[in-house]
Amino acid sequence: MLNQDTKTIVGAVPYLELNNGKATIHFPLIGPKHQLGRNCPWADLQTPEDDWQVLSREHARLVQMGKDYQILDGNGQEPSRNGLFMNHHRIDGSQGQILRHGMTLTIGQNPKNLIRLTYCNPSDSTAGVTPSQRGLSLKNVKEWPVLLGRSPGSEYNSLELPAPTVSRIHARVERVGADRYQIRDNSSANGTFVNGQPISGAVVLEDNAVITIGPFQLVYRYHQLELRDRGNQIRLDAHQIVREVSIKGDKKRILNQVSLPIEPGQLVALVGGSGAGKSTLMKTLLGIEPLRAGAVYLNGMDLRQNFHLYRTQIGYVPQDDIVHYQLRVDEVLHSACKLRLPPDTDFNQVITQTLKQVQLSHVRNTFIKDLSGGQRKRVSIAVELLADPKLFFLDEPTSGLDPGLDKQMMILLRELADQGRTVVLVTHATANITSCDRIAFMGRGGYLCYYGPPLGAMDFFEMPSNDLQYFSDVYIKLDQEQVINGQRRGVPAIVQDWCQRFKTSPQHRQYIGQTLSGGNQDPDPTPPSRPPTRLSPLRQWLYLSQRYGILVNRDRFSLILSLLTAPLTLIILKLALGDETPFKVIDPLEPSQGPLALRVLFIFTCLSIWIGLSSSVQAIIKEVTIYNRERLVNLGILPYLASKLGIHGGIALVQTLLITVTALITFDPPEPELIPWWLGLATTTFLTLMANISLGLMISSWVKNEDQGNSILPPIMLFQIILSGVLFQLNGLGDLLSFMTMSRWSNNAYAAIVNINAMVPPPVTLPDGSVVPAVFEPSSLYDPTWENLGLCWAMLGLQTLLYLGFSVWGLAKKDVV
Ligand SMILES: Nc1ncnc2c1ncn2[C@@H]1O[C@H](COP(=O)(O)OP(=O)(O)OP(=O)(O)O)[C@@H](O)[C@H]1O
Repeated sequence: MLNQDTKTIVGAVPYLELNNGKATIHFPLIGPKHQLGRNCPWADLQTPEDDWQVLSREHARLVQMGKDYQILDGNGQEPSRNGLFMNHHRIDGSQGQILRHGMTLTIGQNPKNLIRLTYCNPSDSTAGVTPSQRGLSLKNVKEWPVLLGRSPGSEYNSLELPAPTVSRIHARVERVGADRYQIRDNSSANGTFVNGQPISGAVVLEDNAVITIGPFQLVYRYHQLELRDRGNQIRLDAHQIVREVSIKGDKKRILNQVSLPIEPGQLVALVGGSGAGKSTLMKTLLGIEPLRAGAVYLNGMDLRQNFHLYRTQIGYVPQDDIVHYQLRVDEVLHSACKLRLPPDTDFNQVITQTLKQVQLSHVRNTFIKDLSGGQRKRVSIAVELLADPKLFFLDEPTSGLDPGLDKQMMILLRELADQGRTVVLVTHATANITSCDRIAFMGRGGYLCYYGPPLGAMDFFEMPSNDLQYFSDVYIKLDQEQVINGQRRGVPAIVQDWCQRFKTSPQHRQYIGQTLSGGNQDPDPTPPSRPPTRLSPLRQWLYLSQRYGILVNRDRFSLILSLLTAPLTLIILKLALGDETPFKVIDPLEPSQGPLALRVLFIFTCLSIWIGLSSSVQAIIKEVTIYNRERLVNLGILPYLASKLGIHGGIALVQTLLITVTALITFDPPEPELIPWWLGLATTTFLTLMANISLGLMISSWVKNEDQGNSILPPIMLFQIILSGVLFQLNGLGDLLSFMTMSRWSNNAYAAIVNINAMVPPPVTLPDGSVVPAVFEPSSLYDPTWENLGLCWAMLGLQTLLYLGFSVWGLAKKDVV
């Protein structure tokens, strides 16, 4: 082992500084070649065994290049176990990295357990990049608490963490006792995490605690807060991922042991025939599709166990647009800002900057419905860019675009990658595929048949030339049966052959074997974590209600129709009845009056049921793509549902008013003893409307598409009519089932208020002593008592709660993580 004395090194020869958080070792570089390793006789730059286990026995080679050195991972045959990283790029064993004065690499990726390797060349002290590692020595702080945030203000007791998802003052570090510190979240929008767990109160900092705030990672130890990761670079490593689905009880593999590394700043296209598994692969990489086996790591951390840490850093544009067509571009972005960014952000500035980035400044005030397909896609991209995600997934962003727009989209994605983002897209349009750094060619059955640079695929698949006009022939080659030596080879066999060939190819070794990096071997793994801290539910409800209010208001035709349906129906009913007065008790009593009044009240019931159901049944399902996307970010189910209920409840109030006023104008009012007619009518109507709105929301949260929602309305209406008890006397099971309808309770409430029983004349006895059968008999269901009316109203209220409960369940079932 060489001399590790710093004094003899500095000012003389280049040297490596290795720091494991506890100790620092210096290795002078004096020969043309060196081998770095742990406790290994072949390594001349040798660390001791204890505390340096992250380092492999033969971890890296150094080769002199002029006055500097090149560093190469592994021993020339095998890559090292924990790798060498520069900004999360893994340095491979063949090309390596030229070291310049001041460069810092990391050995391993686990913030708690990595080694920093810094190269210094005293003869070149002006050149190179000095790593801007920032930190804070808590021992030296004079003013408490220490503020951590996007713009914490003070210079002396703060640490600035500039990112859109970080609140202005995000967290505070407080001193407890002489040498102990605790951290407290400052009601931040996206939460503070300690060792992967969101914190609510104050948490005492133990040595090696990893604090995550937005994209930043800090490690606390020895009274220091050290900024370990600025989160501006994300690498992704997929290890042997397998996805299985159940089809009619049989398991089917739709992803087959796929491994691939995606480095920070790379633009990667997932290509292949229809049904090959591209979208499935993207969703597994993104963490929203379950895995049968394997793992996906982001910067070495298991994505599924730490999804909430990366939630705000992942952008995802699904195949369907994630924008409301009835909103203006500006409104879409404002509402996304409110839901995703801390409230103390200057939204206008962020929106202006983002629109410039996607070249849509000129359509800022245009309605989404008036944009072209390509512009709409770019608005979806802009929505995701607001939070400045470092990992960006796009599912077929160019589908349906003309070749010009396709090219523009690829240029935009290239720019996003060049700004340091890791961009992954699924695409069928391969004309501009050369913009990508890597393509993953998937074969039917979810097999990875090639991963590497786009042009390399032409070579690998033995195409006649590198001309990309032959690229589509690769699809044909992998998707057609062949006869080889007289034997027929089906597509699955052909795909598996190519997958196998790739696994043993030099391309696999270069683009996967040398670059793939493992997960963190955390000596103290934390258990899977709870959901993240969120924007306050009240604020979410407010923002969502504002947005939904605008949307409902913009759909003027439906709104007016829904408001006018009831008054118009009542007017038509009045015209149909002519001079008849269904609610006024006639003297002497007529046998037909009770049934007539009941039928008219039944129209009131049916009206409320229909209006309530039809206005709400599409409310959730028609924006389910947007809901799913926002839910992945931070949307709460209760604020979301409450915003729907609030707006529809408001409309129901207006409808109740219109129905009451129209009924009072068009029909002679009854004179009930229990409660004034207008009040009883309004209360029963409102409760019926709310119960049906809740039923509509429940349906909307469970159906798969809008058509299913519409198809379910007629049978529900029919059941309510049949089981209302108005058309038929209900017995046995029918009577029991009617307890679950709203028509029964609504109609009984109206009938009790009007006092239908009082409209039934006494039985007529004929001279021969026989009694004429009554057309209609008084019923205890219509008793004009508070007990009866209270029961009817309570049942309507109970059903409202029940359906809302089922709506919450339906929405929760949509959750993928
Ligand atoms: N949840 C699921 N249940 C059953 N089969 C599924 C499921 N998800 C995907 N599949 C099947 O897995 C295969 C791969 O689907 P995937 O959508 O990933 O393909 P793709 O390559 O993206 O196709 P396309 O280019 O047509 O969109 C298809 O055969 C699909 O039917």
